[in-house]
Amino acid sequence: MLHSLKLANGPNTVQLTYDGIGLRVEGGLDVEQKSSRRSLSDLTIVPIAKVNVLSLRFDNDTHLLQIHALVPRQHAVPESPLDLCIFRCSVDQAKTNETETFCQTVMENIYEGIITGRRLKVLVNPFSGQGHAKKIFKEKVAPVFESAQCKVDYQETEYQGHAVEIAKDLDINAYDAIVTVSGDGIIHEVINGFSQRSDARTALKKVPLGVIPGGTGNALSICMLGEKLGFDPIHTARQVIKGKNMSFDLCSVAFDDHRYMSFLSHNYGITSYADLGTENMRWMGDARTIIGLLQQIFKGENYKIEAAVQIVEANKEKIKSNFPSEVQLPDTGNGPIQDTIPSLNEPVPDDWTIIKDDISFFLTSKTPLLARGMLSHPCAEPNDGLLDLLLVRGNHGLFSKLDIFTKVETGHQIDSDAVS
Ligand SMILES: Nc1ncnc2c1ncn2[C@@H]1O[C@H](COP(=O)(O)OP(=O)(O)OP(=O)(O)O)[C@@H](O)[C@H]1O
Repeated sequence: MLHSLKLANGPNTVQLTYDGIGLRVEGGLDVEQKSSRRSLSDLTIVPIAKVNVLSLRFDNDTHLLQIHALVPRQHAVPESPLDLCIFRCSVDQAKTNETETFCQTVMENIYEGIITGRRLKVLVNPFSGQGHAKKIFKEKVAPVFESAQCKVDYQETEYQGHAVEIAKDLDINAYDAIVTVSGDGIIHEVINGFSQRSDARTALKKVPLGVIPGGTGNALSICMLGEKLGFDPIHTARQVIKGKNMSFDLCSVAFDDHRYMSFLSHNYGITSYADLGTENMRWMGDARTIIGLLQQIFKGENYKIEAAVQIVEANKEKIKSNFPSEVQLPDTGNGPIQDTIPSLNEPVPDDWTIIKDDISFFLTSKTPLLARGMLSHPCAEPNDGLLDLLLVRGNHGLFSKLDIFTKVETGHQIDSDAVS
């Protein structure tokens, strides 16, 4: 497909070409750049990838054509920051029909299989991370949503548990996605609010979750987009607009008479005490995780555990070689969530393994990265019906633990003898 449009913008000629892969903007358009230091002269010929074109609009009253797009600050650099640019051009009366058709054709193509103008419920936690979530949304994300003609229903969380209540009562037909501008805590609350509904499964399937990083760790965001882009508000905003839905498993965590749903990791041993022991260091950002881990490793403590585990595969070579899941989770319809494993007061099934030991790490995860630089579960898959368990028993010394710690950045701790 090749569509082109030639216009005169005052004394300047403007040429727009769309080929199904991207839009080429050429000539003397007026350009407005939001929060960018780029010089305007860079923008006389701009190739824009399809995924970065947000909208083309033609106003019949003002005869103004506008193109809203994200333009990489450095072309051909894969993870380059994106700048929001608005290109404007006046259109002669004689060219209005052609311009309208061009806009419509390009819009249909760039949003093929994707909802245009998504209705977004946006939840911002003003206290996330270092307290920048409101600013991130207002300055970086809101203009991108506006450029993509999304309808935003903005709400700030006012207290702990507020997002649970919001998700519990949300009109799931009124929104195309719920977007969190926060850390993983608000995502956790939204999932749990949905999970507590009588139509839990419908709500979880129907309303996708969009994630804008505003916290310290932003684990889900970096697992989806990588360690750099997962911290980039504009890239994640583009994901909310242009991304396709993917499913991920939830885990049911029960204790006493409580039950909640989790989507990341479950810790016991060094990693949990590292987290708890550095609560007062949140101002440090995600560096606190490293400090907490080193503190706990040097303490040299072991932790007692009794765990019953249904092991599907324990051979590390098989796990590494794209181990295919044969786990079939029962589809329990659209109503409330039901557990698929025995509850704590039922006997442990015969084919399960009991781990009764002193351990230093007992760490399960649905996602590969715990935090930036911590590829703890390199083979974890979001929707294979399995949890990956990293287990280090207590009979390994300080050097073994330090060895695991130094390899976790690349995921190579999986090959350490101490790691099961
Ligand atoms: N207005 C508020 N006042 C106090 N606490 C709040 C408010 N809104 C939300 N919270 C609580 O803040 C907790 C942490 O939020 P969030 O995950 O956004 O940030 P974070 O913990 O800094 O991020 P990360 O998980 O990346 O470390 C949430 O679990 C929520 O219960």
